[in-house]
Amino acid sequence: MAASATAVLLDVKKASRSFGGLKALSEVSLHINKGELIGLIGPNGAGKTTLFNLLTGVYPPSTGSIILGNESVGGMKPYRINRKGAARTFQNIRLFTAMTVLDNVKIAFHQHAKHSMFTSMLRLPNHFKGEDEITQKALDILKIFNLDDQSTELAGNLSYGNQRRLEIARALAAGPKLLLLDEPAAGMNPNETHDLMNLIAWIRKEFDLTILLIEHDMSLVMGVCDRIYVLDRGMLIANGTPSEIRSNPKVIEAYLGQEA
Ligand SMILES: Nc1ncnc2c1ncn2[C@@H]1O[C@H](COP(=O)(O)OP(=O)(O)OP(=O)(O)O)[C@@H](O)[C@H]1O
Repeated sequence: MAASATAVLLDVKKASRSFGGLKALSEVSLHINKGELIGLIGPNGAGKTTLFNLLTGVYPPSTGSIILGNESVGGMKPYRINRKGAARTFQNIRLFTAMTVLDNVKIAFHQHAKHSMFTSMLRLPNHFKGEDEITQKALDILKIFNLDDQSTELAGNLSYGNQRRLEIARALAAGPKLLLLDEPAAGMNPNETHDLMNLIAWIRKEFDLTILLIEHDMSLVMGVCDRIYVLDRGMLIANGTPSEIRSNPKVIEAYLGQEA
């Protein structure tokens, strides 16, 4: 097997995060290999979003390390981690609702564009060339998400399901190596959810992505993920293939505990 097939993209070592007296994450260690699609599940309050927040720089870890590629990114500012190749979507959609669908995606491209502030301010030819290129790239991404015919619509006017898709399109525009999706199917109906999962599996291949996915819908996670990590009360209680996780007594107990 080629070395790159098993190269580790994300390596989290004993990451902890406390909020006052509450230990939201306790010494969590996990790794994701390049190209994997990994699920992150756990009952409410387990620490899933907190882990995403550490991975994307919203909070620094209280202790422990986070290595992305070959670099330690724990505690870096979000925009720097984004530039290092990690992009995310949020549980609560965070689009610029008063801007067009196209501009929402173009903004993400601009953050990574090569043309300088100088050429933009002076409206030099390179600015327009860069702008045309970015518009075209943004439209190409919108097409993948079947949103190109709504490119001039305000983002806030899209249906809920389409707003979720636009969030993923925007994250992709940042050209990430690692895509972090926080409940991308929340609020979608079963058909939309099914379509979205197929799309996620497709973009993973098409864009050579590594994906970490938080999702509450078990059948959905089991259907698309290579491996799954399970958090409960801030601790990692299991890691394995979907079938291993499905029959893991600790996982069953954690979820039954939630329903009791
Ligand atoms: N900024 C914060 N300040 C204080 N407590 C926080 C903060 N962020 C998270 N927590 C707490 O940390 C714990 C883990 O929360 P987190 O949102 O990470 O869980 P989750 O697994 O994503 O839950 P859910 O599935 O309900 O979204 C919870 O007890 C939460 O109240």
